[in-house]
Formats: sequence, structure tokens, C-alpha cells
Amino acid sequence: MGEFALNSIYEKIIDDILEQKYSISDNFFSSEETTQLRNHVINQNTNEGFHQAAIGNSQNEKILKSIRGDKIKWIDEANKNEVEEIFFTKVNDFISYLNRTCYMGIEESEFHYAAYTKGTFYQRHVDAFKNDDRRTLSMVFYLNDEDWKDEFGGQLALHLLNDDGSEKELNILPFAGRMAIFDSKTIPHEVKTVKKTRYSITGWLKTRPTNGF
Ligand SMILES: O=C(O)CCC(=O)C(=O)O
Ligand SMILES: [Fe+2]
Repeated sequence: MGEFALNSIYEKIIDDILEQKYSISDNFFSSEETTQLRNHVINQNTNEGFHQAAIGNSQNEKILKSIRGDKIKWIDEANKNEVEEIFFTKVNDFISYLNRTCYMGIEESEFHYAAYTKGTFYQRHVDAFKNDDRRTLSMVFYLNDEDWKDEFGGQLALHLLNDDGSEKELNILPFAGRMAIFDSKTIPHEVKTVKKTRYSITGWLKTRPTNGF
């Protein structure tokens, strides 16, 4: 092998992305790391410092609860605390692995905490903005109970294409320690209505802009 060690967890994610544009991983963080992240998000006193999420970016921002009902808080990597340090150490390691092995050209990332309370959802959408195409990969880290049940709702539904062009829906339950990663530009997705508060960290790996912004 060359100068760096193969990471089998990252390799599986990369193979999946190249083959199907998404991957679901249940061991990106260890269970101890997941517990720390989960306690941290809950300890921020349910929604303290969280605000109603908007739609679109700053050039096109409006709040529309009929489209998305989550409350979010952006994470400031420059002022990260101990628990966020665990998060960024792993994520940045993954980003450099992606850049070394796949020449992905990821130059930036952004992440926010998200809390969906009972009755909220996020309607079908694509993550990349029309006026800013830097978002390349979307990552969602779920921080709920390990025994999240189907009847609690809150599935991430990816709208994928069959070979014949018809659509199929892949429903992903937001279990603790689960990470979903998918192509930000091509995969429409939604969060189904939750029946019970659902916590996550959501973010984007971004390349250099190609459309002039
Ligand atoms: O929480 C999820 O499963 C997905 C969230 C999402 O699609 C978004 O924030 O853009
Ligand atoms: Fe999204």
C-alpha cells in the first residue's frame, strides 16, 4: 500500500457513493462517541440557541414551516468544544481520505445541529442551491435512541431511480450512530413527519464553486 492506511469503514462508504450515490453507515463513530454527541445535543437544553430553519441560502431566505419544521443551530468549528472536537476530528479525517483517494476536491464543510419536534417534517427537496453549487455531499448523523421505531416516523426517505427510470423510495430510520451520506445535487429526499423529538447533525462537504459564485 502507499503512504496511508486503508480505512475499511471509509472504503465501504466510498464504494457505495461511487456505485449508487449514497451510503448508510452504522459505525462511522464509535458507540462511545455517539453517546457523547447525543448527550451534547440534548444537553443544549432542547432548542436553546436553536432557531427555526430557513429555506434556501442567504440570497433567498424565508421561513416556511409548511416546507420544513426543524430547529437548527450552526456549529462554529473555530470555537468548537470538546465534544465537537471529536466530531470534527473524525469528519476532517474522512474529508482528507476522500480527497486523497477520490480527488473529491472538498475545500469546506458546514454542519448544524437539528431538532425535529413532534409533528414536524422536511418536504422533498435537493440540497444544492440553484445559485451556489458548492454542496457536493450531504451527511446526516442521527443521535436518537438505538431502538427508534418505525411508528416514531422521522424516516429519511431518499427518492432513487430504478434502471427503467421509475422512482423508488428508500426509507432510513434515524438510529443512534447511523450516518447517511448522499449526493447533494442529484438525490431528492425528505424527512417524514416525526412523532417524537428527533436529533441529528446535518452538514455538507463543499467544493470550489463552478458557476461563478
Ligand atoms: O435529517 C435528515 O434526515 C435530512 C435533513 C435534510 O434533508 C436537510 O437538512 O437538508
Ligand atoms: Fe436535505
